[in-house]
Amino acid sequence: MKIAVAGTGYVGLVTGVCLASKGHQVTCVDVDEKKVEKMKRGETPIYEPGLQELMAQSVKNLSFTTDYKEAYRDADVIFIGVGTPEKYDGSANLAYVYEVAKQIAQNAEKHCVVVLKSTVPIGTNDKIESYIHDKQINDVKIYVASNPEFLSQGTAVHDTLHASRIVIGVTEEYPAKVLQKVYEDFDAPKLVVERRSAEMIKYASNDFLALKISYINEIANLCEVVGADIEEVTEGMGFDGRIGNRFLKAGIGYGGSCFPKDTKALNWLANFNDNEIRTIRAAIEVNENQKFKLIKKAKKYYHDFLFLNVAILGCTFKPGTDDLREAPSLVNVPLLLEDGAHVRIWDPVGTANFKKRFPDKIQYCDSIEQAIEGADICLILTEWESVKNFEVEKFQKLMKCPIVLDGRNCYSLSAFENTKITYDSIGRKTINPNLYKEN
Ligand SMILES: NC(=O)C1=CN([C@@H]2O[C@H](COP(=O)(O)OP(=O)(O)OC[C@H]3O[C@@H](n4cnc5c(N)ncnc54)[C@H](O)[C@@H]3O)[C@@H](O)[C@H]2O)C=CC1
Ligand SMILES: O=C(O)[C@H]1O[C@H](OP(=O)(O)OP(=O)(O)OC[C@H]2O[C@@H](n3ccc(=O)[nH]c3=O)[C@H](O)[C@@H]2O)[C@H](O)[C@@H](O)[C@@H]1O
Repeated sequence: MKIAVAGTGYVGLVTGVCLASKGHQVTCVDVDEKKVEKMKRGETPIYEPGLQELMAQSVKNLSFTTDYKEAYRDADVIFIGVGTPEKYDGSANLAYVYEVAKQIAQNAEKHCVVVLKSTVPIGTNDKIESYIHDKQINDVKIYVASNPEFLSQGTAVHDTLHASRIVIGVTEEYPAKVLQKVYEDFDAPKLVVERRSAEMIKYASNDFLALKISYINEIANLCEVVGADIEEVTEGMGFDGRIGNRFLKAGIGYGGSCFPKDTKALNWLANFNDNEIRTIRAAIEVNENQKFKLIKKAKKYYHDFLFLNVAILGCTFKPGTDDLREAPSLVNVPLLLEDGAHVRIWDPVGTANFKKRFPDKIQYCDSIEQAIEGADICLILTEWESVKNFEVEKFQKLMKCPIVLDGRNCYSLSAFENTKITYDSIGRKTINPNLYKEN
């Protein structure tokens, strides 16, 4: 099938490449000329394991362009995968989606199915359909279907090729048939539902996961107060199949491009409809506080951060991605800098993006050893494998004052038991709590 994909971010590009790998003729469209030039050279503009290789393997079925007119003119299916970022009031900004809808309406010369993959508030597909029908120039039938995306960054290619489910939201039979055909070689359960249900499935899924994380973070905070161990608690909970053992990792809160914005968007939508979604509001509030957890912990050891050497391990919102969107590092590092700390950061792939936002004042390091050498305190913000596999004795050997605040519970407590390292993590007892406290 001839497919166009609008937007070559995590969702658009991965979708385009995976569809091409299954034999479809795919044109990926983006407004960003630099990105398009890069992709034409065979390079991916984002870091996503396996993407570069699959792109190379599927090159004969793939093209990249900024020329949307040509791409939308005779496509059978047009996927929309542009961003729907958060607006100041928490609602979703649909400007990019409408822009693509307008471009399609003005250029489609043949019957086609427009597929909304971007995460959009319930009812948006209906509005986009009316908008396209109002604005279209040629006498062709343009259908609109919802097909929300569930991939996670860092495993995007795998998640697309082996999706947990493919949700197809339609109001008519034809677009459902077309999408079944598009996905016929994808090994995943396919679910055809009402369009508004499809839109709600996306928000309800993301927000449930966010709620699960905030819930477990609150339990972890309480564990610290009452002397229980969150890792043992979640292990025990996870045996119950009704709870499940995934997404129960306590830490310094969820980040990323979606959980924060999708929780706020659903909360906004509820309020807009004179409704309340109190659980999600609580999840948002808990998460915002949780991001500052390590700074609060640091105050147990130092009165202030003036002239302190602070080592930061990990700045991306999770491992396996170079994405910084809503990462805890973005709120913690400015606070440390404001308080006069000398900040050193190590991250295997995220520092280039971090540098764009914070070009000076921070020392960027090539190794964990370099970041922690001479440090007065170390904050672990992302659980990269190389952090988890780091020999903990080196904290003692290299740091001026070996206080390790672990926001992602990378190590077992026993690893620190016979050391002179203060190890303070989330929802667990602190090892050597009193060795280095300021008077
Ligand atoms: N990032 C993720 O893991 C997931 C994202 N989503 C949703 O998918 C949507 C896209 O997210 P990302 O891929 O992260 O966004 P992104 O910000 O990485 O990429 C969006 C791309 O669209 C391009 N663009 C903007 N206007 C355009 C236009 N008129 N024509 C063509 N391209 C245009 C931008 O230049 C950019 O390259 C959002 O609604 C998001 O909520 C859903 C599931 C997973
Ligand atoms: O709509 C989206 O964009 C996507 O959002 C998330 O994917 P992603 O943001 O890539 O990353 P996750 O692995 O879900 O992690 C999100 C955040 O939650 C945190 N997290 C995750 C799991 C956990 O147990 N604890 C926890 O704190 C991570 O550290 C990270 O900051 C969902 O997992 C995807 O299904 C969804 O498609």
